[in-house]
Amino acid sequence: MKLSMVGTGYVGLVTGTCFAEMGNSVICVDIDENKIENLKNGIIPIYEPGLEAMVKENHAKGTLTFTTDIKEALEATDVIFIAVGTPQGEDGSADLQYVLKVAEEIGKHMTHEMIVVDKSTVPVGTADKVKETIQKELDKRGVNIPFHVISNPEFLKEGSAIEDFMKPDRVVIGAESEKAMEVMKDLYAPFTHNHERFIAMDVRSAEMTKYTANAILATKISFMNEIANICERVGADVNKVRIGIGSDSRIGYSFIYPGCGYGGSCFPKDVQALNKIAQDAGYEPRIIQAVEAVNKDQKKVLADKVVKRFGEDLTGKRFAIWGLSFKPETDDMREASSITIIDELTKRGAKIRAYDPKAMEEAKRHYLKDNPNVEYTKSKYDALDGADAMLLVTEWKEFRSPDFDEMKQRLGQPIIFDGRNQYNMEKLKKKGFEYHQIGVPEV
Ligand SMILES: NC(=O)c1ccc[n+]([C@@H]2O[C@H](COP(=O)([O-])OP(=O)(O)OC[C@H]3O[C@@H](n4cnc5c(N)ncnc54)[C@H](O)[C@@H]3O)[C@@H](O)[C@H]2O)c1
Ligand SMILES: O=c1ccn([C@@H]2O[C@H](COP(=O)(O)OP(=O)(O)O[C@H]3O[C@H](CO)[C@@H](O)[C@H](O)[C@H]3O)[C@@H](O)[C@H]2O)c(=O)[nH]1
Repeated sequence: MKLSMVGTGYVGLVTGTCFAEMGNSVICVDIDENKIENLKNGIIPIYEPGLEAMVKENHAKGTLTFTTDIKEALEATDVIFIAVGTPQGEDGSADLQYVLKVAEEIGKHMTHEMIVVDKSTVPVGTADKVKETIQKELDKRGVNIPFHVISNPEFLKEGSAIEDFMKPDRVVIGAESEKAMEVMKDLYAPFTHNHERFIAMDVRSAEMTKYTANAILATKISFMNEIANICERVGADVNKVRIGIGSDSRIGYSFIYPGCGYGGSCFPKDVQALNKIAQDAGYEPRIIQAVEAVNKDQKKVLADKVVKRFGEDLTGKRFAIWGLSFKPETDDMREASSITIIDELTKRGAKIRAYDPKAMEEAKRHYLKDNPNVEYTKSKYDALDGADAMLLVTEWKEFRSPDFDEMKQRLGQPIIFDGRNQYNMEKLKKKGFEYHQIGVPEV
C-alpha cells in the first residue's frame, strides 16, 4: 500500500517505519526541516531501541522516504495518517491546532480520493472537526473529491515502541465507511493475523478508547502510590502488598509498581484532557481528578524524604541522581519526575550531579538548561563522588545490580533514596547503607 505519515515524532516515525518494514511504501512528512534533513542522512531524532537500523534499512531500499512537502505525499499516496502532537492547552484540554492545520493542508492539496487516519490522541468529536476542515478547503477550491476520516488510536509505549507496534495487543479502528475499514484491515493484517486483534467500532468510541486506556493505567499507578503512602505510615511494606494483590488474576501484576509518579508525554496530558472532556460534557470526573492530584504530590515524595532526613536548608549538600528520563529505554524527558525532584532539592540550596544513559543531552538542552546547580557525569559512579546521598529516579537496567562496594567508597555518606524500589533492603542494611524506599516504613 502507498501511505503518508504526517508528523515524524515518536508515533509517526515508528508507525511509518513499521509499515515500511511490512512491505508498504511510506512517505514521512514533517514541518521540521532540520528533522527531515537529518532523517534523510540517517540521523534519528529520538532514541528508541531498534528504530535506527530499521529506518536506515527501509530508507536505503526506498520504501521509507522523508519530505517537508505534504503536497508530494498527497499526490503519491491513498492513505494519509495524522500523527502530530496534541499537547496540553492552557485549560487542560488537548490542543488541536496541529491536527487541524494538517487537515487544512490535506483539503488544500488533495488530488484524489483519500483515507485520512487520525493516529494522534484526540478528544471525542475531533474526526468531525477534521472532516469539516477538509471539506471547507475543498469547497473553497470548488472541487468535489471523496474522502473518509477514521480514528486509529495508538497504544505503543516509548522504550518498546517497535515491539508494541509489531505485536499489538489490539488495533482499534473507528470508521463509518466500510471501504475505509476494509483498507485498514488489509493494512494491519500482517500485525494481527495470529490472533483476533483487529477491533472495529464507531469513530467516537475509538477516540474515547484511547483516553480510557491511558486513564485506567494512570489510575492503577496513582492508586498504588496512594497505597504506598499509607503503607509507610502504618508499618506495612508495599513491595509485599503488591505481590500479594498481583497474584489475583483479576488485578494482575502490571502497572501497580509504586514510585515517584508517572511522567511522559501521554499520561499527564491525557488524564487532564479527559477531565476537560468530561467537564465540557457537564460531568465532574472525581476519580480522574484524584489520579492527577495524587501524581502531582507523588513526584515530590522522594525530595520530601531527603528534606525530612537532611532538613529544609540543603545549602552545602550535594546529591547524586541516577536516571533523568521519565522511564527507562528512552531519552524522553517530558514530564519526568526527575525535573520536579531536582527543582525541589536545588531550590533549597542543594547541588546535583546527575547521570542518565540516554537523556543527559535532552536534559541539558531543554528541560534542566536553566538550572545552574546541575552537573552531568560520564558514569553512574562518577555522580556519587562525595555526595551526601544517591537518589534513584529511573530504573535503567544498568542501575539494577550496581557494585555496592564501589558506591559506598565513592559516596560521602552511604545513603540511598530509591524512587523505584529496586534493591534488597536487608542486604543493603547489612552492607552498612541507610536505604529509603517508597511505601516502606522508615526504621
Ligand atoms: N509518544 C507516545 O508514546 C505516544 C503513544 C501513543 C499516542 N501518542 C499520541 O500521538 C501523537 C503524537 O505524539 P508524539 O509523541 O509522536 O509527538 P512528537 O512531538 O514526538 O512528534 C510530533 C511531530 O509532528 C510534527 N508536526 C507538527 N505539526 C506538523 C504539521 N503541520 N505537518 C507536519 N508535521 C507536523 C512535529 O514537528 C513533530 O516532529 C500525540 O497525540 C500523542 O498523544 C503518543
Ligand atoms: O507500574 C508502573 C508503570 C508505569 N509507571 C510510570 O508510568 C509512566 C508511563 O509509563 P509507560 O506507560 O510505560 O510509558 P508511555 O510510553 O508513556 O506509554 C503510555 O502512554 C502511551 C501514549 O499514549 C500509550 O500509548 C501507552 O499504551 C501507555 O502505556 C512512567 O513514568 C513510568 O515510570 C509507574 O510508575 N508504575
